[in-house]
Order: sequence, then C-alpha cells, then structure tokens
Amino acid sequence: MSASEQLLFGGPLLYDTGWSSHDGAFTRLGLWSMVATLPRLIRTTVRLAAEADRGALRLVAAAEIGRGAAQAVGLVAVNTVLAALLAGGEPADRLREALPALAVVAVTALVAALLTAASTYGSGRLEPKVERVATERYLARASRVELAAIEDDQFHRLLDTAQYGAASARRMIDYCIRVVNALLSLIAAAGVLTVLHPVLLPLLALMTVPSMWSTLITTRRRYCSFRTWVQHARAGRVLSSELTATETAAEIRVHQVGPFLLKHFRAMSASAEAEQTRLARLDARTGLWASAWTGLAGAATYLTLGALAWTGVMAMSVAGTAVLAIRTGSASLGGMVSSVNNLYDESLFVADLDQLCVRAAQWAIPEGGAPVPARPGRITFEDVTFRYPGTEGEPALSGVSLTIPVGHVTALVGENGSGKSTLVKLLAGLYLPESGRVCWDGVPTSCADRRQIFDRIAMVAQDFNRWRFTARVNIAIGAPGVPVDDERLRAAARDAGADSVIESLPRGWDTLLARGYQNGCQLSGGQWQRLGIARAHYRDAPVLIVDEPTAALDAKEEQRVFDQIRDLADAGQTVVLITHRMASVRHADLVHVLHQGRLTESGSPEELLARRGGRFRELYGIQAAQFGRPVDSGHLDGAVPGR
Ligand SMILES: Nc1ncnc2c1ncn2[C@@H]1O[C@H](COP(=O)(O)OP(=O)(O)OP(=O)(O)O)[C@@H](O)[C@H]1O
Repeated sequence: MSASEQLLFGGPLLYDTGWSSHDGAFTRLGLWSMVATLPRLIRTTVRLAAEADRGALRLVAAAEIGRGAAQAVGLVAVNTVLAALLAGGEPADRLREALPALAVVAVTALVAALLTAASTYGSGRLEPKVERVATERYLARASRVELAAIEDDQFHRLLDTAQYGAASARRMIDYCIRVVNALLSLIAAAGVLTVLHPVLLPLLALMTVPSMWSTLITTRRRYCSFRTWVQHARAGRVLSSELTATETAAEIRVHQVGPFLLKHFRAMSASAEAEQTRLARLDARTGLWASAWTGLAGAATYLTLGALAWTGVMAMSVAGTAVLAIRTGSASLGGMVSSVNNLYDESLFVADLDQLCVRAAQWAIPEGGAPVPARPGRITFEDVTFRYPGTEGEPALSGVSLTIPVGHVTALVGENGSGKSTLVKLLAGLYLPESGRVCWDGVPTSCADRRQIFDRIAMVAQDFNRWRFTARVNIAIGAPGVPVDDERLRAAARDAGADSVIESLPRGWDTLLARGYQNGCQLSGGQWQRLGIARAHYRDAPVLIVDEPTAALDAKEEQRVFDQIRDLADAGQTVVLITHRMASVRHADLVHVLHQGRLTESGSPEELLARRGGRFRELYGIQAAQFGRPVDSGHLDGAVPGR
C-alpha cells in the first residue's frame, strides 16, 4: 500500500458491503474441499434450473450425457481403427477392415457436434429464465417485508448481497455446464481406459491430478494478486472521479486541490503498476512450474505407455488410443478448475438469496387478519410507545393516546423530531407499537389485515417517491391494482393543480420524468409535489395522510391545496395533516401537539391558541412574530404566520 493511500484513505480501500464478505472465498477452497463441494454446487444449480424451465434442463442434461457417451464410443472406435490399421496384412485390406469403425468415429463426431449445439440452445434458453425466476423471488420477498426489516442493519446487508444472487444463479448454469462437460469427458476417458487396460487408469490420474493441482495454484495466485491490484486501481478511480465531479469542481479550482490530488494519483498508480508487474512475474514463474510439472507427469505417462507397448504387455493400438483418451480427458481440466471455483464463488451469492428468502418469510407482513371496515369510524391510539428497531434511548413515541375522527382534518403539530411522521407510520400499520394499541374501529393494527389498512390509505409523505417513469405512471401508480383510467387521471391532476405541469411537459402525459435519459425531463420540487398530491387523489382512499404537502408550493398553490383538503374533509374524507406552517393549521378541525414523542395538547386550533402557556400558542407566536404580529393580535383567520 502506498503512503498516499494511507494518507487519503487511512489504509487499503476495501468495500464495506454485504457482498464484499465473499471476497476471496475462492482462496479458501482447497483441492479436496473443491471436490467435496462439487455435488452440492451441482445440486443447487439443478434446483435453480428445474424451478425455471424443466424442459430446457432435461435438454441440456440429455445433450451433455449424450455427448459424453458419444465421446466414449468414439474413443472405442478409434481403438478399433488403430487395431485394424496396425494389424498385419495388405494396406488396402487393413483400411477396408478399419472402414466401419472409421464410420463410427465420423458419426460420433457428428452426434457430439449436434448435441453440443442442443446443449448451447438449452443453456441459452435456461440462463435468462433462471435469472428472472431468482430476481422475481428476490423482489417479491423484499417488497413484502415489514418496514422494520428494511431498517434492520443485518437484514439490509443481506438484502444488499442477495441482489447479486440472481445474476450469480444465471452464471452458475454456465459454469455448471462447463464443469459437467469436463467431468463427463474425464469419465468417458476413464471408462474407455479401464476397458482397454487396467493399468491405464492410474496413468490418467498421474497426468490429471498434478495438472489440476498446478492450475488451482496458478489461478489462486492470480486471483489474490488481482484483488490487491484492484484495491489500488479502485483508490485511483476514486481520485479521478473526485477530480472530475461537478460538486467538487469549484473547490478544486479555488483551493487548487488539483495538483495535490494528481500527485497522489500518480503515487497510487505507481503502486498499482508495481503490483501488476509483480503479478506478471509471478504468472510467468508459476506458469513455468505448472508446465514443468505437467510436462514431467506427461513424460512419465508416455514413457510408461511406450514401455508397456515395447514389452508387448499392451497392444500398440491400445497405447495409441490411451494417448488420445488421456489428452481428451485432461484437456478441459484447466477450464474445469476455474469453473469449479467460479461456481463456488457464485453459489455464495445464491446462498445469500436463499437465506434472504428464509429471513424475508420471517419478516413478512402477515397475510390475512381481522377485517378492517371499508370506511372506518375512527382511529385511536391507546397508550402507544414505539422505538425504532435497533435504536436505544428515548422512544420516538411514548404513552401517546389520541383519536383521529373520521371525516375531519386532524393536524399533527410539533417541532422537528417530535414524532409526527412516526405517528402516521404507526397509524398506517407500517410499524407496530412496542406497547399500547393503534386501533381502526377497535381493530388493533397488530392483528388487523394490514393489506386492508393499506387499501384504506392514500399518503403524500414528505419524501414521496419520484418514480423514474412517465408522468402518467407517476400518478396512476397511486392505484397500481386497477387499469390506468385516463379520465380519472385527468380529474386527479386537475384537483391537485398538476394539469398545468403536465401540459407544460414536452410529451405531456408520456414524458419520462427522469434526467439523464433521452427525452427525460426533470421537474421542480413544487411541480413534483403537485404530482405527489395528484397520485394521492388518484388513489381515492377514505383516509388521506399528508406530510408537509405544501412545503415546495408557491403561496397561491398552497392556498388552493388547503382549500381542497378542507373540501375533501367536508365530503367525508378523513385527512391527517402534518405541517410546520401554523397558518395551515387553521384548516384543521382538531390539532394534536407532540413534543419529544409525547402528546402535550389536543383541541381545536382556536382552543389551543387561547390556552396561555400552551406549546401550540408558543409555536404559533414564534411564527406570527416573524410577521410582526403578536399572537394576541387576532384570530387564526386573520393571521398568516409562516408566510
Ligand atoms: N427510521 C428511523 N430510524 C431511527 N430513528 C428514527 C427514524 N425515523 C425517525 N427517527 C427518530 O424518531 C424521532 C421522531 O422522528 P419523526 O420523523 O417522527 O419526527 P417528526 O416530528 O416527523 O420530525 P420532522 O418535523 O423533522 O419531520 C426522531 O428522534 C428521529 O430521529
């Protein structure tokens, strides 16, 4: 490691992600453990393939077994050809004698080629399906777990690693076919050699084991060295991206950071280059050792064969076939070693995916439960305490008891971090209370059918999602279970004031709302907010939760949104409103004031404002003072703090 890396990064630049824990797993695999894990790896691959497409799996398996058999038959036929050619007699007679076997050799070669093509077709069909099935498993499980699971560090790490499982599953098919292919070649060669002469089998082992061993060592050395080299290269890449990023551009110029970073870039590149040179030297040396080893084993094999043929213990034709069989059997060994290693590497990610599925099932939002009325009468919090998973200290909510009446606007007010957003997440059944109950018409969220609760809610969260889809989908995704209805879309956009935003887009409803893509468009914060509100309108649920719905809107639009919220409540919809703008609170029928996770006051805006020494009155006073109005100067209707 260079001094630059020590200075800039405090040590080697290693990833701290779930998947990086598998880095180097390959180096822990010895020759014996490789052989021992192979059946398990093949089983895993077969299971994945069977889930995706049994037909294609059968095709590949049959083609590979057939190809191995064709290879064995071909070798036996070669032996017959050699025996005929090396026998005594006229050349023409010997050739005639060899012809049928020659025909068998040709036919087996043709069959092997056809079967290879069939296997290529089968694996080509299988691989994308395996990836799709694994991806679907991943996505379906991940989207069904409790919100608490997403916040759990360990689960999140697993989620991070398991996302690579699908691509790994696809690659496992390819590596597995290569391994099986090489194995069958080896078995075919071993089978034929055993039939030809029992002494030939140890000769095959003599040739293959050292070459397998040396390939394993070479591959592992290369891999270790590559990992070191890649760290230096990564550090260099970090510097170059810092040097060219838009965010750093101004500071780099004014503070003249460029030469400083360049100096360290050069030093780090020198480390990377030195490592590559070392890698090349090592490669050359181990390559030479491996060749010497394999060469010696080969020489010993061929000398033994020669001696056996010379002394007449073995027929010349058998020795010739043995040479061919040994070459065939050991040819794909090198590839097989690295394929087994790759197979092992990939299997770790697939195992993570399997583990994720198990953990996700434990964390899954339960199916079914007590039914929740389509139009609930009231929602109550009964002495609710809640702490975020993995956090210690003060709970985010403690001992909160309140009622959210139906068909009214209830405002939640309080300073930052007082627990307003947490409260609505509990209301929506996204989290369950640690103690106490949140009840929808008397049904606690802990035993209610939570999918039904979700159905009853439309939510415009503070950080509502800006989907990188078209404007149409960005609104229609509010009700993903029903077909997109253009009339309903237009009405929702009109109600939320998003119609003018859509009209201004170059391709109207079909404009892609994402920067960095062709024809993609980026909206302003306020425009996005209108779309978010339109999405909630489109959902058309009995309970509407709006968290700071107007933070990015201009004054006119804000007024319109609040008037509309009022209209919705007058029409029977339940609205839960979180806002820091005290002026907006005058639209509410009931206000709950939270402070450090506790409910401190409840009442109508007028009641709370009249309460001397109350927190609401204090918060209101602070905002009113910014506009030069004392809190006593008038009613809520007249005052416009926050504007
Ligand atoms: N996902 C989370 N994990 C851990 N703690 C959290 C999480 N979300 C919020 N908190 C903590 O819970 C407390 C209440 O946060 P909450 O977001 O409910 O406050 P809020 O009243 O909505 O704040 P704001 O007005 O800033 O939106 C805070 O102390 C916050 O740090």
